[in-house]
Amino acid sequence: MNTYTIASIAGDGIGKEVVPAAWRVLKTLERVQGDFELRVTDFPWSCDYYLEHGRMMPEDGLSQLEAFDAVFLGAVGNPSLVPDHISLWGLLINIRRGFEQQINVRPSRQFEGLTSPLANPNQFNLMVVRENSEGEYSEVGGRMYSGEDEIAIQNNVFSKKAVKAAMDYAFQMAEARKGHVTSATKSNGIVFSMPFWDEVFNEVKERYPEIGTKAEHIDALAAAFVTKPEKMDVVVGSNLFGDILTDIGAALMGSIGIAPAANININGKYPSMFEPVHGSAPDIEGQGLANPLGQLWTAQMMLEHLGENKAAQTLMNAIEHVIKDGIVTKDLGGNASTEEVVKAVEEYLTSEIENRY
Ligand SMILES: NC(=O)c1ccc[n+]([C@@H]2O[C@H](COP(=O)([O-])OP(=O)(O)OC[C@H]3O[C@@H](n4cnc5c(N)ncnc54)[C@H](O)[C@@H]3O)[C@@H](O)[C@H]2O)c1
Ligand SMILES: O=C(O)C[C@@H](O)C(=O)O
Ligand SMILES: [K+]
Ligand SMILES: [Mn+2]
Repeated sequence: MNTYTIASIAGDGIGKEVVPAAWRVLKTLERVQGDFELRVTDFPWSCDYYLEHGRMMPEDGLSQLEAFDAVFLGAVGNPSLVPDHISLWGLLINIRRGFEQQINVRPSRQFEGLTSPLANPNQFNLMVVRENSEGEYSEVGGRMYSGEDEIAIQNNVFSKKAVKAAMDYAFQMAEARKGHVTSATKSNGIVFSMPFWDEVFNEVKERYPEIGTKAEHIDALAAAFVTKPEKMDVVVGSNLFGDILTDIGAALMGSIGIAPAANININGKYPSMFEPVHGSAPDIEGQGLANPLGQLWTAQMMLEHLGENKAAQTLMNAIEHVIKDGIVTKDLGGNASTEEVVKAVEEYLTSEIENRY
């Protein structure tokens, strides 16, 4: 029996609905498969925790998480209680940075049974590799003066090491896929960091002569995601460009409620973190409307990362199956509740075991 320890942080809003939903499915999958175990420890870190303790997580929070095999997180943010930049930086970004999760991997693909907003989705299947540790998300800058004279300065930070790491990750991923990497740039308008980004891309691509490449300005690339996503294989982008492209990728699939993400620690020093692309969705919180498939697909990426490939494949089959059967939430045009989707996934998993014996 392979056992893994998982730190589970449901967080805020629908995180508190989709994380327990995913755990029910994971526990069913564990039972059905019978050869692996996930030992869960829950952490209540969230905006509610902030109101009580004045911090999103305890001071020693990272050291509490460090020994786990992975972190499984829902969503962070309750803007009615805590400003978004405080909640995001106090928990999600704190873990991404503290655990050197330099890469954020976010797939997007067409599903049979889901209506994409595109007239011709052409079986698109792409991966965005988002630089996850620096870029436009910097703590360098400040504000001065007040009133009409007030100014705000935010510096971007691009290090050769982090840019290279993201690009290498993208090229290695492309080697196992369709063999193409698109670089999201903006070196016409952003005169220091983006020409630097292009130079590093040109340097890295020399080491992967069999991989096709294209550098495309982010504005044109955003349009290309909508007009010809099927041309994309692996796309590498800075923290902000990757953030924006992956909401587009999510929308192309049919809803942000389905999109998964993996924050990968590539140096093996700390655990990686798995959390869907979507946020806490305060507008639908507590109504049973939250789509659990993003959190479930995220769980599938976690299983793959842990090396439980069979369980990961079974879970992906289950997700595809319920989508094909039309058992989906409102955001995907269906009328199933969170609970009904979870039940359908669990039924598929238990029927799997009946088929086996
Ligand atoms: N990684 C994260 O934890 C993360 C990501 C994005 C936003 N946030 C935070 O979440 C809060 C809300 O942000 P937002 O509204 O910009 O983004 P959001 O992703 O929470 O919601 C955007 C829209 O998508 C819908 N949606 C999102 N997930 C869904 C799901 N699983 N099922 C059905 N519909 C879903 C919402 O109802 C909303 O209409 C803010 O506090 C923000 O900072 C956190
Ligand atoms: O900006 C962020 O990274 C938070 C959220 O929007 C995400 O995509 O994870
Ligand atoms: K999330
Ligand atoms: Mn985002």
